[in-house]
Amino acid sequence: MDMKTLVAVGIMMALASTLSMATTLLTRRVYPGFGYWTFGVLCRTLGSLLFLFRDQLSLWLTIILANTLLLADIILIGRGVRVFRDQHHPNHSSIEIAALLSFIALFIWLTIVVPDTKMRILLWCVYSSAFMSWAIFILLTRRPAWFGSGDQFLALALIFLVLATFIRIGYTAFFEGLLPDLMVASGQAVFIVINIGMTLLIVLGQIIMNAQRIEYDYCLVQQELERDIAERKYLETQLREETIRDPLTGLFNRRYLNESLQREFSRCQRNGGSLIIAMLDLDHFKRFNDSYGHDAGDAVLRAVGELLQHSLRREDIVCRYGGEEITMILSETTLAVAAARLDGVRHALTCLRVRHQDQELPPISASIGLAAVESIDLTPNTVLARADVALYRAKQNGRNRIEVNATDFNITEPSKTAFIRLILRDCFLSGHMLIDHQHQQLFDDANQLLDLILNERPDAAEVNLLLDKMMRDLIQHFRDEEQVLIAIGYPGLVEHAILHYSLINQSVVLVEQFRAGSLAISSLLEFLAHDAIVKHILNEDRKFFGHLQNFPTSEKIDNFQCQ
Ligand SMILES: Nc1nc2c(ncn2[C@@H]2O[C@H](COP(=O)(O)OP(=O)(O)OP(=O)(O)O)[C@@H](O)[C@H]2O)c(=O)[nH]1
Repeated sequence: MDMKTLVAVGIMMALASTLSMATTLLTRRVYPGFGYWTFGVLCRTLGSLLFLFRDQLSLWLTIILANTLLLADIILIGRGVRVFRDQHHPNHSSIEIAALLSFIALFIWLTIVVPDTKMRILLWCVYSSAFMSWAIFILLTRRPAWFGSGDQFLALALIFLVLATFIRIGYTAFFEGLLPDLMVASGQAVFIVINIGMTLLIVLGQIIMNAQRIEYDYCLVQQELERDIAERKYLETQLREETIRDPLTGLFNRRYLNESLQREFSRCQRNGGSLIIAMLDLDHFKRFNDSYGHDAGDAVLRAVGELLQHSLRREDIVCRYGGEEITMILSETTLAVAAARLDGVRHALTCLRVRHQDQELPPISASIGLAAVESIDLTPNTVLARADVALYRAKQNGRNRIEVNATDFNITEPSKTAFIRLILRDCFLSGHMLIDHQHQQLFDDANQLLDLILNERPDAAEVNLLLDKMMRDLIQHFRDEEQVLIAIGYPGLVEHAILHYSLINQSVVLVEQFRAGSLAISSLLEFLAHDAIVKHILNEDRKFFGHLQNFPTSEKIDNFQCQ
């Protein structure tokens, strides 16, 4: 390919590059500096075009102006990089103008006064490589946050071009003279091809740089938006919390109570579930306030709020109804179980020691009234009123106690039996006479203890007697059950016996704690009835029920009926 054809190909490529840059400039979002790059590639196209008319037009146009335009392209690439990176200073423009003017002057000298092609090539190489090196330096050393493959791509293209220019300097200065004229032209043609190819890569790098910066800014905006949304959500939650929380105790406020009560009441009526309302009022709180001051009273209210939040289940709703009165909504439980649990809370309140201004305040107590939503309740307020009646009765009967609304209490009697029947449904029966009989015995014990707790004034001696009986029955049952398991060769016997041992140990410790006054009876009952009996049968005993099926019935009865 001769020189003219090469230049023509170069012009086509430069033209395509100019068009893609100009389209990007006009139709896309571009950053400062992109305009210089577009103008630069236009200079390159015009310069190359002038080369093409070397034989038709004057030397001023085809050599001096053409080379000035090509150098202007290199200078504009550098300026674009600096502006794009916000690294351009006014004195840089002076350097550029001085360089361009000196280049023009020297080129005129080497074209018109002392024509010297070799010197012109060398001059162009020196000026262009200097400006390209400057651009590479900026590209690789001042890395902004959006630095990416586009920057590296442009830097690599320029590095390649600088290296090619250095080789061209060596070639033009030292080897060209040794070669015949035809080969000299071919050698220079190789450098022109490299220049043409690099133009495309440079333009590609510039477009990628711009696109990556857009993407980076888009991510920033998106992050900003996400932060805004998260902040707004947080503020909304805060605002919501403020509107539903009591600032002193951190408990829910009366407004939330009204909302929740209505919601839970409707849910309960729709699904037929259970719903218990409890009203708690601190005893003689006025006297407390009068003796120790309002601030001390506040400290007590805060401590009570904290204790309640930690003592009840997550799904229970605890609200400050007003003053020192607290209302609780307990769902999915029976009146009997709720009463036992709240009795534990009442006991815990009597053990609560509050410090205020380095002084321990005297013990506090609370009265609690309880009512369950029943079919007679047409609105949430009726059940609330019945809980209030129960609370009033607790106050009347001497305070520091729990009262269950009388109507509800009668209604809940069958539910206590249901609790027992539920555990002993057919699918939970082992089929072994002795084991089933003893399980029934343990449930009866637990039930009797529950009845005693719910009694208005449980007799301590009676509770202790029942506890002794319950412990005896539990130990005897575990012993007998282990004998049965030995007889049937149950493979999990050892693990099962270890569980028995651990349950007995824990029960003994808890009974002792209860007798020493450091554990509420409700907590003890919860362990004995739930952990040691119900949970143990459902989770552990049922594992050997299948083995009992293969054991002859006569043997089952004969072996153990006399024990
Ligand atoms: N410190 C403090 N006291 C409060 C607050 N709200 C109400 N109280 C006080 O709580 C006391 C309630 O007193 P009463 O309703 O007469 O009842 P009591 O003294 O607790 O007596 P009984 O309820 O009959 O056992 C009043 O002295 C109120 O001033 C509060 O936010 N902080």
